[in-house]
Amino acid sequence: MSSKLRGLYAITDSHLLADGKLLPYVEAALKGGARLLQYRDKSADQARRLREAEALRELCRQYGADLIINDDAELAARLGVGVHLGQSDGSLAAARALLGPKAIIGATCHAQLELAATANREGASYLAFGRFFNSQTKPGAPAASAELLNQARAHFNLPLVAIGGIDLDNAGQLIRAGADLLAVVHTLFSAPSAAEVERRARAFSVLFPSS
Ligand SMILES: Cc1ncc(COP(=O)(O)OP(=O)(O)O)c(N)n1
Ligand SMILES: Cc1ncsc1CCOP(=O)(O)O
Ligand SMILES: [Mg+2]
Repeated sequence: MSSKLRGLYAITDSHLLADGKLLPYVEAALKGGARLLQYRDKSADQARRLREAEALRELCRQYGADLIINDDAELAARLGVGVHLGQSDGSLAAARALLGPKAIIGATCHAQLELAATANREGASYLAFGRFFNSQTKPGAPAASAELLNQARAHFNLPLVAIGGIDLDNAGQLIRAGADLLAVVHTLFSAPSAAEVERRARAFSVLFPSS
């Protein structure tokens, strides 16, 4: 299993990272040890999305992390990076065919092992479960329990991602339950400065002894 698929998985937020914060705050998260970075931008401005994703790809290259595009396999193919697909974001098997065997393709499995079994069969690189706690970013996401990670660990030989309301107080219990990656938006990017983003990213990263 690639060691990049263990540790902190930072996810951008277009509201928290408005006003010129996107690149300095993401760089701080990468300096603090984030191994994966997801560009999550729901806007329809394709030119800006391309420009920002290209800049993030360069930052990820500098810090040895992998860039994942949320929702958009075609943008991922254009940039030669990975993609994260939810249940309404198109076919995982088609994305695998488009991006090739080495690309990182993540799948949202909410709280259902059945969704994980399908994603596993269709060629996912990791399985994402959650939300585990109350999430300000996506309050309506289906709730999952830490026990689900134990069950997923027993069924699937793929890295497991936990997402949803993760902070520095509740992170440890998810790692102990089997999470390989912790996907975090608000706790990281609501920080008041880039220096604080870096401090928080480092505090998450050291929770993973071998990363
Ligand atoms: C790592 C990770 N896990 C889950 C999600 C949620 O994906 P999805 O259900 O498609 O919801 P949106 O993020 O697209 O609103 C994710 N993005 N990343
Ligand atoms: C995209 C997504 N899917 C389930 S919860 C979530 C948001 C995670 O953000 P936060 O870390 O701020 O709760
Ligand atoms: Mg989606």
